[in-house]
Amino acid sequence: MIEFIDVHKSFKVDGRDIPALNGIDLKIEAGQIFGIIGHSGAGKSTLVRHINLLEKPTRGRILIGGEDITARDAAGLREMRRGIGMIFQHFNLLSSKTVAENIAFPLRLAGTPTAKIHQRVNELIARVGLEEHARKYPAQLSGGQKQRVGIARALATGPRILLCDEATSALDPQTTQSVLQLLAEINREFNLTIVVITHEMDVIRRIGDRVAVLDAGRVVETGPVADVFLHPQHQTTQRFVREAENVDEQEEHAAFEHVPGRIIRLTFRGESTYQPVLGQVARETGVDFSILSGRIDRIKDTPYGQLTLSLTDGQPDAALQRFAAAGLTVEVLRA
Ligand SMILES: Nc1ncnc2c1ncn2[C@@H]1O[C@H](COP(=O)(O)OP(=O)(O)OP(=O)(O)O)[C@@H](O)[C@H]1O
Repeated sequence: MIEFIDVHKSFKVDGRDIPALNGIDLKIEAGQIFGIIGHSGAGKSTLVRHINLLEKPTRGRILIGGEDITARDAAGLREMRRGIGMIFQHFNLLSSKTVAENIAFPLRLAGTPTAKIHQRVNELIARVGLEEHARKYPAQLSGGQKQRVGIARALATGPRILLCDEATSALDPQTTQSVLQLLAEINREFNLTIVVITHEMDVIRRIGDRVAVLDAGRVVETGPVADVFLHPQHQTTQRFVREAENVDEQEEHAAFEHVPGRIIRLTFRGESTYQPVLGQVARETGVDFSILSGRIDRIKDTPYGQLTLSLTDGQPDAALQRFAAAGLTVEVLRA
């Protein structure tokens, strides 16, 4: 659906070239929720603004549906942009227009007949759950309601792609959850391709299918969210995951110093999360274990668990083999 091929972008500031993207290769399949995560200044907004060509690459190609969009003329670009909706951190609603008028705005720009606009706006208002607020102005709405207006407006022209630039960063955790849920629903209902830009791994963990980690204008890691989240390879990714899990690794390791035995981390995924593996392996191999830390949660629809254990007595090598044979991922933190 969307493909970046060796995309470079630099901005000229006071006659000097400031690089923002340094050779981005990326493939986003149709119908996916694709997360792009990076720290401030990593190039996330610049990257997403290339998808609707609000920024033009200095070098490289951007394909949508196999077509190189950088070759389009102004009229071609306007037409293409109608197929791409966008929502923003600060909602960008027109403050002098009501909810219904904000949602109608892109349809009026597109020259849609008035009767059709009414019908479509009513459908969208119902879909995002704002029936009681249609005649209110943005200042009379909560942040979550404003973002629902933003989503309805972005969907008005029936786009195939929705770009979300830090769309939940200004919302509290509960409102974030309900907005993410709405995005996941419309992704499924309309087979909409959604690109989510964020600096929070938790947003991607909840709704993402694939993720790319951006660092200094480069993709440093990419893959299915579960793989990247549970086994982050790059330092930047590891930091994002630790932030999401609220783990201070140094503190954790200092606490382990006083614990005897081998220290391992087990990762359970999918159905194995609910199997009584620990008890079975302890009985079979005679090891004792104590749980040092752990969590059980979900990555989108997949349950997972991660436990840090110390193993003492019995046959620890056999225990590790049994864990692996049961489909768990075993990492030895201290041999
Ligand atoms: N219009 C511009 N003119 C000059 N430099 C720019 C422009 N837009 C972005 N940059 C620079 O490009 C780099 C990437 O910026 P970008 O806004 O894409 O990062 P980001 O990851 O979205 O950060 P944030 O999360 O803070 O928005 C930064 O060094 C930024 O200063």
